[in-house]
Amino acid sequence: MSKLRVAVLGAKGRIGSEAVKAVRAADDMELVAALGRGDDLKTLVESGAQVAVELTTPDSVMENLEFCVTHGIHAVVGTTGWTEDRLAQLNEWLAASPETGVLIAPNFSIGAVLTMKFAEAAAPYFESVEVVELHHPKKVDAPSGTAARTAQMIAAARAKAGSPAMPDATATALDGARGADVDGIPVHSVRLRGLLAHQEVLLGGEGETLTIRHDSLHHSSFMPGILLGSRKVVTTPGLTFGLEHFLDLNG
Ligand SMILES: NC(=O)C1=CN([C@@H]2O[C@H](COP(=O)(O)OP(=O)(O)OC[C@H]3O[C@@H](n4cnc5c(N)ncnc54)[C@H](OP(=O)(O)O)[C@@H]3O)[C@@H](O)[C@H]2O)C=CC1
Ligand SMILES: O=C(O)C1=N[C@H](C(=O)O)C[C@H](O)C1
Repeated sequence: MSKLRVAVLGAKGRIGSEAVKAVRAADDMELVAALGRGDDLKTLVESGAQVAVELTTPDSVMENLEFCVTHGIHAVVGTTGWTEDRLAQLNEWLAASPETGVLIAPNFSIGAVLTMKFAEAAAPYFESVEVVELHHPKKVDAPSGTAARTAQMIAAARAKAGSPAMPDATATALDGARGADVDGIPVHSVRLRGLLAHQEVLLGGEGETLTIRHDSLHHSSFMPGILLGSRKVVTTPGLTFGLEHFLDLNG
């Protein structure tokens, strides 16, 4: 059986360098290109890449994806910074290249995906929900893509259940004291030397709290998700948002 031809964009970065190692170590994959900033995207075509694993920066990801999609190269994207406008643009490119698949995964680790699903399931049963994400201080964006997605899923679950507004008597506050508002859910970002990628979802009801916590302690935590995404995206045209769609979570 021929091996899946995979390229990594952002190959010298914290997660990209780990992805290079993981693809090299996968028996069913061949690493055909490992590109850094300034490298020529034509290398993707020349190397015959079937899948590009995009792990760069929010300022680079759109240009890279435009190239991949218009050249029929499937993409597995971990880079953050997704807005409605960006997703609409990506969908336009995909509409013109209907056989191409793109997976955007706010988080590739199974524990983080489960945290999001557990939080979504629990949210309607509690009056209050807040998200705290904690990361290494070199992270360029806040809140994390994972926290933003978690808050969106919580908000949607609460809206579907008809949950009332969360109790909060704050009348005065310093700017930022209540965190960022993501679809009505407070999201707090901590940047601390020594950390990698962590998240807590705090839920509170009358006389009880529930805390769902996930810790990525090494970038290896993201690799099974990247490899799974690469295998599945080649037979999944269009945009898939969230690794959970490639997992059998009921099974
Ligand atoms: N979904 C997930 O599970 C995870 C997602 N991430 C996300 O992945 C992204 C990268 O994170 P991290 O590795 O920590 O960041 P780094 O800054 O360590 O790595 C990014 C790398 O991409 C390079 N780069 C920038 N632009 C381009 C380009 N046009 N082509 C090729 N390479 C480019 C950078 O080069 P230079 O240094 O020269 O700018 C750098 O080497 C972030 O958005 C982060 O949030 C991270 C971990 C897990
Ligand atoms: O920059 C990181 O490190 C991470 N970024 C992603 C995010 O913003 O959610 C995933 C994970 O939290 C690590």
